[in-house]
Amino acid sequence: AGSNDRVSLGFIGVANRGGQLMKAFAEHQDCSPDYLCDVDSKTLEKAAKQTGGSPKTTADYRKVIDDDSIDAIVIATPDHWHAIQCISGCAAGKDVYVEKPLAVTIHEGRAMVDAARKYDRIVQVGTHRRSSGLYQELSQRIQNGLLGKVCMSRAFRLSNMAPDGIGRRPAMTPPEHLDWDMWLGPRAQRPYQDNIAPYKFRWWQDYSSQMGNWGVHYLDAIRWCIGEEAPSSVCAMGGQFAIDDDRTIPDTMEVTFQFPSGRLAVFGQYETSGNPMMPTGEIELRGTLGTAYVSERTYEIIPERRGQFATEHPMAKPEKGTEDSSNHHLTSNHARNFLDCMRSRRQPNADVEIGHRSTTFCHLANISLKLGRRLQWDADAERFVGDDDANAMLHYEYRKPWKLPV
Ligand SMILES: NC(=O)C1=CN([C@@H]2O[C@H](COP(=O)(O)OP(=O)(O)OC[C@H]3O[C@@H](n4cnc5c(N)ncnc54)[C@H](OP(=O)(O)O)[C@@H]3O)[C@@H](O)[C@H]2O)C=CC1
Ligand SMILES: O=C1CO[C@H](CO)[C@@H](O)[C@@H]1O
Repeated sequence: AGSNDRVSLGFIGVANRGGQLMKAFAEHQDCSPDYLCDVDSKTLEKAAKQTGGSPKTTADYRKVIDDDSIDAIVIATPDHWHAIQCISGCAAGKDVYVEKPLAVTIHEGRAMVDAARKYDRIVQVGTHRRSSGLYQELSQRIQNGLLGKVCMSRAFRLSNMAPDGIGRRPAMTPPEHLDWDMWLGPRAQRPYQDNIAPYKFRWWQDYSSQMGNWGVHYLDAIRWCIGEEAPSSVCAMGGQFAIDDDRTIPDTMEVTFQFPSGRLAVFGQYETSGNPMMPTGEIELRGTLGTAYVSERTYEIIPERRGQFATEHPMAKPEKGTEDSSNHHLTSNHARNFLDCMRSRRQPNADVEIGHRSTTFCHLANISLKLGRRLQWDADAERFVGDDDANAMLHYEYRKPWKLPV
């Protein structure tokens, strides 16, 4: 640990989310941002100023990993970097806070879980709702039967990006302050475009997807509330129907997951229309006794109505609740939980296995969409049942010399 028993942190990727994480960790006195890394030197300079101190800086994350004075790393790079950086950190004896979605393939996610266990490391994934008191209580109550059997859950990413979305841009010379080759890392060499980085990698399948980016927040919350680890089948539909841009993901997509216990969950990514899908909240959980609408800060329970031939029996009671929990507040709680677990060596609220299982939903959806068919999933073996094409998509070949550390 650093001086005065403070946890010495290395931040890797310090732009949008990395900056937010630096603020969240800065609220806790028992840690300090001692090393910052970003492939963009302007971003790095700005982040170093944000600390008000004089942290070490580098464009090469391996320097942070090799620095013995750093206790833990906080990863907020684009998704295709998470696995290599997280596993290298674990192998070097560092604890890791890694942003969601955990990885870009199911194989990477499992390798991250294995590394955390092999090297006995704390790995917290950035699904910050896991550190919300409101969600913790509600998920418990729903699992205990508050809503009856929840057979249907839904959540949506809604944003009308018509007509131009992220635009169409030509191949460009990367800005001087950016190391583009290091940005691409394990992904294929390709020309830079300013609608890929910064931030817009979300609309490119190679680096992320909106299914991964937003889907993981909501599917994690849904599966937590209904007490499910994995679906047994998945079917996605969608395409680029209205937005004329360079994206390699759909602008309209809907996926249905079926669970072995007899339930469905739906996630919709509608980037061609933004009107709300629900009276309130971000996720809807529809049970036989009541429906819950839940967001980061609120929940509302609406009692069920008696349908055809139903006997008279007590329904859930109407209820509303709020918690002062913005993204920033929950992220600060999540950082606190990580720091506490570093000391206690207990599993954090969003342990890497939880993050891996939740991220898997997103990969299953993307693979089903790509193949254009419903797929059966064996969650124990982490393989598709009887589908070689789908199993071939559990990972991809890294660009040399990058490989997953062991
Ligand atoms: N939990 C949450 O609520 C949120 C989570 N996120 C997650 O955080 C991650 C980052 O997203 P976001 O901050 O929005 O994206 P940004 O593009 O704003 O930031 C990513 C930064 O990482 C840099 N970078 C890329 N490759 C490397 C590398 N190999 N080593 C060091 N730095 C690198 C990028 O450089 P350059 O500037 O050149 O692109 C950029 O500065 C994503 O996984 C995203 O899903 C994001 C927002 C909120
Ligand atoms: O793009 C994004 C918008 O905000 C979300 C969180 O609130 C992020 O997770 C996501 O990366």
